[in-house]
Amino acid sequence: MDDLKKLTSSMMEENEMDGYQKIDRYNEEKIRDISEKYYDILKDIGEDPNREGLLKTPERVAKALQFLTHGYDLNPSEILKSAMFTEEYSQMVLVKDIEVYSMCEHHMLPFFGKAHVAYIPNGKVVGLSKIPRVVDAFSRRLQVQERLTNEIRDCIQDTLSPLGVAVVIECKHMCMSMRGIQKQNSVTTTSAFTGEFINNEKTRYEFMQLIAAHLS
Ligand SMILES: Nc1nc2c(ncn2[C@@H]2O[C@H](COP(=O)(O)OP(=O)(O)OP(=O)(O)O)[C@@H](O)[C@H]2O)c(=O)[nH]1
Ligand SMILES: [Zn+2]
Repeated sequence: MDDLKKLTSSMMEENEMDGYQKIDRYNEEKIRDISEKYYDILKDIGEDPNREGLLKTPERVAKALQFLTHGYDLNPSEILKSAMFTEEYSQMVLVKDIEVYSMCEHHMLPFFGKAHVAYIPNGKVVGLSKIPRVVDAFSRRLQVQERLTNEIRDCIQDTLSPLGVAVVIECKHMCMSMRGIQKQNSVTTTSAFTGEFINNEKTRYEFMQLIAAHLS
């Protein structure tokens, strides 16, 4: 356990997540706490946590877990507000094929795939990069795909007040492929709409056509 503490403190000097902003939640105490638990988990699964290859594993896992859940420390609405501009563009804005990496809250195993997010401005547009940032802020938490889809929709609708929002997410769930039912190729699709995308069938159809099209 002493070895573990030494290794943890060297990592702590960074006090920063891989390429990510410094966040108070990632303090020395928490990384040490998570590391100590993983040290015990290694023993529980029949491993020797003191063998060379595993010496740094508890800290690596703690660090990885923190990265994979850093969305709790982000405020998605503030992310959108940081780049909202008045603009008279009134057609659909679609950002598609946004990579999603999340973890299911039931097994804490990854689910991953793509999100397609569209909105129809109502006098204001948002900086394009902020849409994938919102997707990340909600997906880097323990999630179910349905809630993730709704949260992205609600955040954009409530913050930007557009004429409509559409979100479609397609993901593979590792808890359904590497364990459990073990279906390797099943993909789950979820969708959430507001405003024009609910009331206007043509608009919804246009969105569906655009996400299906391979334009690039
Ligand atoms: N609705 C929904 N279910 C999910 C999601 N991710 C995982 N699940 C499901 O959560 C369910 C948990 O069911 P349980 O019966 O409590 O857990 P389990 O015994 O591990 O279930 P199996 O995976 O069928 O072996 C499973 O059916 C998973 O497929 C998600 O994003 N949305
Ligand atoms: Zn799961």
